[in-house]
Amino acid sequence: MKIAFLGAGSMAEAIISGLIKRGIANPSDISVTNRQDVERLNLIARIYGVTTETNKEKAVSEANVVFLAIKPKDAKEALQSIASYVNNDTLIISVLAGVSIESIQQLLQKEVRVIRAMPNTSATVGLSATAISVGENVTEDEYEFARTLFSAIGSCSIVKEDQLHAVTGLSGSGPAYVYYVAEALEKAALEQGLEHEVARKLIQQTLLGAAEMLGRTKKEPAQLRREVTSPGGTTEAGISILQQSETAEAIQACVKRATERSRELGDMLIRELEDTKI
Ligand SMILES: NC(=O)C1=CN([C@@H]2O[C@H](COP(=O)(O)OP(=O)(O)OC[C@H]3O[C@@H](n4cnc5c(N)ncnc54)[C@H](OP(=O)(O)O)[C@@H]3O)[C@@H](O)[C@H]2O)C=CC1
Ligand SMILES: O=C(O)[C@@H]1CCC=N1
Repeated sequence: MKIAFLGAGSMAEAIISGLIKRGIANPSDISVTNRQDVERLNLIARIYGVTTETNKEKAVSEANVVFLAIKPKDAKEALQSIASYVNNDTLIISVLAGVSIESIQQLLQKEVRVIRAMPNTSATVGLSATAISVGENVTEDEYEFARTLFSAIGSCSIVKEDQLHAVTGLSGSGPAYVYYVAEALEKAALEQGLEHEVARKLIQQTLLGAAEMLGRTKKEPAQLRREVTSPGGTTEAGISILQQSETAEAIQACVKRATERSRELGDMLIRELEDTKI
């Protein structure tokens, strides 16, 4: 199975790294291509032993599976440039935020089979939270292939295509929200007199432990929170500050805005396609 990556950025690297570490694909079967950054291709080749290709038409025409890992704003130019090199039996897997299966088919000018996926960068360590949505004409084997592939780099849920916007706002962008919290915790720890290294270790383990508790105990987050919060104790005092600052509402607004942005990115491309009548 030959896999070509169109785009060699953070998401492509996270997936490639996960696939190779988990033995899902041989480096020699993976071909990576981008727009112009040859240094980036050389780096990816050096780290992962994959083939890199400045001739993207060649990479695409030789592949059984083409991963679209370009930014939504570059989708029109990138997909048009490969349209005549995509074979009819090639499976397209797109990780583009917001961009619909229909837009991809329109740009590739064929009823190509498309699976949309929204992974996250934790694919690097085999812990992506991915949701996929499967285009109408995708075969059972292709669906199983995608599920196996994404399950190898983390968890894989199946959703309706329209729900991918919410998935993007939640778990696609989600690692950034967690890092934002980690950054704030780190600043707070230093302010309270802890050394950087000690603080980092405590924060990482706290996040890891809480995530494991959610997964293994199956208790509701509110229940787990109550178990930490002694009446009149430190947690209650701390959480009261979060409540005063309406932190829960801010998090809901954050996910809502990111979800809306995913819709906007898809709509922007649709408008561009309508304007140029593709
Ligand atoms: N980053 C994340 O956490 C996640 C990202 N995604 C999605 O993944 C996609 C990629 O994001 P990310 O990896 O962060 O982006 P990056 O900016 O890191 O990488 C984009 C890549 O696309 C390449 N590219 C741009 N135009 C073309 C073109 N015309 N032909 C071929 N290659 C091209 C760039 O090449 P060059 O450098 O040479 O210009 C670069 O390698 C996006 O659609 C995003 O929505 C999904 C889930 C999570
Ligand atoms: O910020 C973005 O648009 C992409 C999609 C999800 C995560 N990163």
